[in-house]
Amino acid sequence: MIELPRTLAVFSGILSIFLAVFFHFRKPTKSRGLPLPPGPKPEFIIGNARHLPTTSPWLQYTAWRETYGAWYSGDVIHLEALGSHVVVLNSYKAMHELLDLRSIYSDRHTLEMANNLMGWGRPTFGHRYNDTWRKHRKIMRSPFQKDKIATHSRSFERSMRACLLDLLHSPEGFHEHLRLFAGRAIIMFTYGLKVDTAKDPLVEVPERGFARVINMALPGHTPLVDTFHFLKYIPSWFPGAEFKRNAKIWRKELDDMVGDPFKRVKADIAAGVAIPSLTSTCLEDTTHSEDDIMWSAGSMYIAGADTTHALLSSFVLAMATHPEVQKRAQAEIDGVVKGNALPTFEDRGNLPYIECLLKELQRWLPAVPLSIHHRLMEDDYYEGYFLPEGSIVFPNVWAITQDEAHYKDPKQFRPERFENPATAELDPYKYTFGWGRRVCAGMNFADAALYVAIVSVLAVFDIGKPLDEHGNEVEPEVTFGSGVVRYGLASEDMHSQASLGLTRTCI
Ligand code: HEM
Repeated sequence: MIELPRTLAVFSGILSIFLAVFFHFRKPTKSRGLPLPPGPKPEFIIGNARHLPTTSPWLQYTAWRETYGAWYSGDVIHLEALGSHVVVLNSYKAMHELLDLRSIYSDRHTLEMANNLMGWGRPTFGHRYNDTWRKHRKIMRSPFQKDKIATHSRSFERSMRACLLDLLHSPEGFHEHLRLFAGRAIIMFTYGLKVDTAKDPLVEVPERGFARVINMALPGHTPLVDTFHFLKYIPSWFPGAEFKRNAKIWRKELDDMVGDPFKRVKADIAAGVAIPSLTSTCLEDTTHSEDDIMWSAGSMYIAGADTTHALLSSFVLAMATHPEVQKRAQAEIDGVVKGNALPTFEDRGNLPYIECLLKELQRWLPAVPLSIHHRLMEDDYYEGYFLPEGSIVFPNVWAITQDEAHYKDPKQFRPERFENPATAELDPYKYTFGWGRRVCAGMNFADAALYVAIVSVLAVFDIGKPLDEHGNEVEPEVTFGSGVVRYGLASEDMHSQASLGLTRTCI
């Protein structure tokens, strides 16, 4: 009997040598004589395959900015592995000039396993730049406008009140409570469905599915079929083709995850009990197809829950380690609500320091430090370099946050850097939510939810450092995970031990 894994390995090895030699000797044809941007020297046959960082890649890419910046501009870096060009953008200028101003950067790269076999090319964020994607963005345009989000503010406040009670009853579980707040707010907005616990399938299923797929997008983590596309033609029953059998199961899981809440909204509409939501409103508007509504809605939780939660966890860390910032923010809130009630959405205009705090949270530990890749649709030329069509372009947001040309003492958490309009440093809202036509659809939603969460928690709790077994404060450790979304609160100890002391009783 044929031992497929072994046969595959041999065949793949031969093919990779062939491909590598081909790409090694192939000269870019439309380069206009311009070189590719600088980067680590490719190795014979394998190119830069061994250079692609697999853990916290944004840190290595930022370091390369300095390495190559000594001779060239380190703003744009190039790597090549088995025929894929990877371009890393390392400055605000390069990201703005290419991704905001040139529409040819609006596509997404297709991953064979995740996008095609598992079906993750159908939610908006994984979609190619085509008519279906345009329809998705049209569906999202009106509900996510700032004024529409404002009309939803009472729902955020209700979700937050439930979260405050959870925090009061079990402060040691604050990580999960804040995550549930983000999920609950998104599900109510998208489907008008209520979620009571983190065990609700509306929360649990997408988290499981997303966790599985997310790391496949990172350099160095891609499955074999993404290098050797012909493997997708191997029948599922074939020995060794386990990836195809798994892909089928995971595809069904995604179909259910997106389809089930959609069906529930339709049933609620039919029964006359639907709570108005993005889905119910779009279903009433007959210009959209059901499939487009379903996949647009199905993108929200996946795109918004982890990211919003990541920022909330950074908030807890920032407050625990910067008591002076916490006190100033609380004093501002006290001055507005006079200790009688929770701050509301309408109070925001009177809380300028909170506004700076929100910006500094986005900058200090951005939720997506290596932003979602864009795919270059045509050959391009920038600052004397050739950028080939098909390049996978990574905006390295971390490099901007650490750029001393934009931020004085970038490692410091200092909301004051945004305080004076005349001297304010670069606004992180210009880059942490992405770029150009692919800019985050839920930016206004996330901003509003974060505002409500932060002012409510500050109005009710003091956040302190974790305590050891003797009750002494422990300095929390900030470490980075390797996923796409990064949590500022990476230390497990911090999760269980952070001390949240109740200071006011106005819930
Ligand atoms: C702090 C919270 C958030 C951050 C930092 C964030 C950041 C991002 C980033 C960096 C992208 C990729 C943009 C690009 O490709 O240039 C993105 C895309 C997206 N985000 Fe967010 N996001 C957040 C919250 C949300 C929320 C709450 C929602 C919805 C409720 C949402 C919906 C989306 C969607 C649908 C896309 C795909 C856009 C497309 O590909 O056309 N996001 N987000």
